[in-house]
Amino acid sequence: MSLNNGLEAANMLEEMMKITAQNLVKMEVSQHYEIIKELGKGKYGHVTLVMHRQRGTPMALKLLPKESTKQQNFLYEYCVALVLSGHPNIIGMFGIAFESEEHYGFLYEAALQRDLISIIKPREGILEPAAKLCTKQLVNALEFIHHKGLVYRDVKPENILIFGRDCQNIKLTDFGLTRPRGTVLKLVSGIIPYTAPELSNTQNCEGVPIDFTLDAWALGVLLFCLMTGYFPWEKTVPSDPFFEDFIVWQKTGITEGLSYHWKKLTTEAMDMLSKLMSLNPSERSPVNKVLRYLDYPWRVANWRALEK
Ligand SMILES: Nc1ncnc2c1ncn2[C@@H]1O[C@H](COP(=O)(O)OP(=O)(O)OP(=O)(O)O)[C@@H](O)[C@H]1O
Repeated sequence: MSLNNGLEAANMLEEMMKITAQNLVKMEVSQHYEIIKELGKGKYGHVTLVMHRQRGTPMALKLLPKESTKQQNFLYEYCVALVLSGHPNIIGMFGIAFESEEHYGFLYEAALQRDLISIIKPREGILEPAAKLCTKQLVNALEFIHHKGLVYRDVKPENILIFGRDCQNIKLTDFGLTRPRGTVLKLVSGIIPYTAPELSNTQNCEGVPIDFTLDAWALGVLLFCLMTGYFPWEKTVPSDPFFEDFIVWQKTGITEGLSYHWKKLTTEAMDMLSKLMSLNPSERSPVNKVLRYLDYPWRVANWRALEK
């Protein structure tokens, strides 16, 4: 995939944002929607279940306070979501963006069964068939995003919404961090377990042009969480002892230092994760390589006995 792809995506988004800004409707939520209940809250936004007063349609409403949100950032998130919607594993949009006195807002599909984080059992994760179903759909969504020349940059269970039973239909949401491939990132705010190591150390450098490999890394971390119920580390910096042990494994193949959670995984699952989370981004597997591992078991037979 060429960098031009990222450039095309950036140009198209810029045009969409200009047109959306010109057509941004002014309204107060209560005029057209009845508020039913809160669905979730993130760092930037507040998501509520609402019902269209005339038609009775249930919808999710994301509100971003004007006080802390630049109009450009709101338009960007809305337009990216609109470009990507329509894929079966990406949240559907209603095509309505507006501003009220205090907020910017848009309306999209509501997931009444919440997000993936709500079903991950601490110290256990989720059942293996459900984890594999999630993986397949997530890979579909990420490949679609990558084909559009975009890097998602926010793979985590809080952004994976559940429709249907046993993860039969999941959808990605929250495109606030999505950027065209090749965008140079100078500052990463807050290193979390999902942050690829090349981004954890950008303070003194010129910046890193982002690539699809960031999503491959985060997918690896997510799969570890789904299979064990633990994060593999807190931060992807060498001062984190769990990450340090992982570096040793990646560089030498020696597994002794790894925490016991890794022992719950089969050789095939370990191989899959080591390729998704190659320390060198240019050696990282693309996300679709994970599909090759779906027919192998991911957890060893006695994995529950390994939990102390
Ligand atoms: N369509 C939806 N249906 C049901 N719940 C939703 C929906 N959209 C979001 N949520 C819930 O609201 C939470 C916050 O939403 P979202 O991630 O969009 O906000 P944010 O402020 O951008 O989050 P972050 O802090 O990750 O940037 C999600 O983690 C999810 O639990």
